[in-house]
Amino acid sequence: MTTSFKVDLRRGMMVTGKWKQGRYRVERLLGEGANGKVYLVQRDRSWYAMKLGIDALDLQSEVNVLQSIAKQKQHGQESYLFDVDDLYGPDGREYPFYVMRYVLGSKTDDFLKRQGAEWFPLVGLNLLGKLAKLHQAGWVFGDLKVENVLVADYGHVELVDYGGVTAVGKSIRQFTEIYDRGYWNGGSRSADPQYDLFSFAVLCIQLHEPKRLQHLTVELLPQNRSVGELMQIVENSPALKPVAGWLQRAFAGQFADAGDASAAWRSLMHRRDTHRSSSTPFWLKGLAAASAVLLGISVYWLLRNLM
Ligand SMILES: Nc1ncnc2c1ncn2[C@@H]1O[C@H](COP(=O)(O)OP(=O)(O)OP(=O)(O)O)[C@@H](O)[C@H]1O
Repeated sequence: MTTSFKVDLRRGMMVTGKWKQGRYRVERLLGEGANGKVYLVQRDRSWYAMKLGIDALDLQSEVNVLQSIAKQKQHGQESYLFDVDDLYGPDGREYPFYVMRYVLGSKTDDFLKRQGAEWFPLVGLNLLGKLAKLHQAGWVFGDLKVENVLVADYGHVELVDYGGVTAVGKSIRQFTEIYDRGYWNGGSRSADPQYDLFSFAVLCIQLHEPKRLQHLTVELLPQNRSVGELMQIVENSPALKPVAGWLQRAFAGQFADAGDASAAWRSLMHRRDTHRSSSTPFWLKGLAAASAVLLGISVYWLLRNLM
């Protein structure tokens, strides 16, 4: 893989796809990572996110995954993937790119800090829903982490960075250590739905107890890393205790897939004894937030159809 990626698209620059002639105006850099740079661009007065790749093969495999997911989408649903092409950078070199829906959202931790921890149950449920769709299509997300989950208004969740997505049964293509099942001696790095659910469980800890998790990674020798150590953080965290049983099952690989895990999560949100516990008020607030969102959406559709 090419390691230098110096292409720099400036604000206001117009870029044109080599094959399909799509014309985009560059607004700003949204983010960059190991596989490329993502820019906010405009075409025909609509906003999109354009991912410029370093490696054509890597980018193509992300595109393949997005196309396979798009095939599953119900009729009339807006597609996530908008365009795939190559462009000439300011340096005269050719770069592969794809254009996707622009997600106006924030990283999960930033969203929860701003909107409040009571949104966590709903955001978790929506994230499990996204994973469930991938699992149904035979894919495992692989590199699930706080940075790859963007949360928009009403707790709407979008996964970004499909570079780690792996077909079930293969070896996970890309992962981040603390979210990795192998790192915690909790199982293999082979792609199965339980791999994502393990990372989801670590993500829950990362959202509520980032310092303790970070501390574990520093203090434990590799052979001593274990699910038991992770569960100790959970048991000692008032915010995570209500989901301790669910997290234990996710760590043990006891859910068939994210659909199964999502059903268990949902029933936890509705459990009366969870609401009664004084140490867990955010679960009750989460349920209220979910109801408010549903009510808002229903009123919106009603008004839209009346007008
Ligand atoms: N569709 C999108 N809408 C808005 N922002 C996005 C979108 N896709 C990506 N981003 C932003 O760009 C950043 C980098 O994108 P991405 O994670 O795909 O790059 P990467 O090179 O594959 O990163 P990594 O090193 O984590 O693999 C994301 O963290 C996110 O902030």
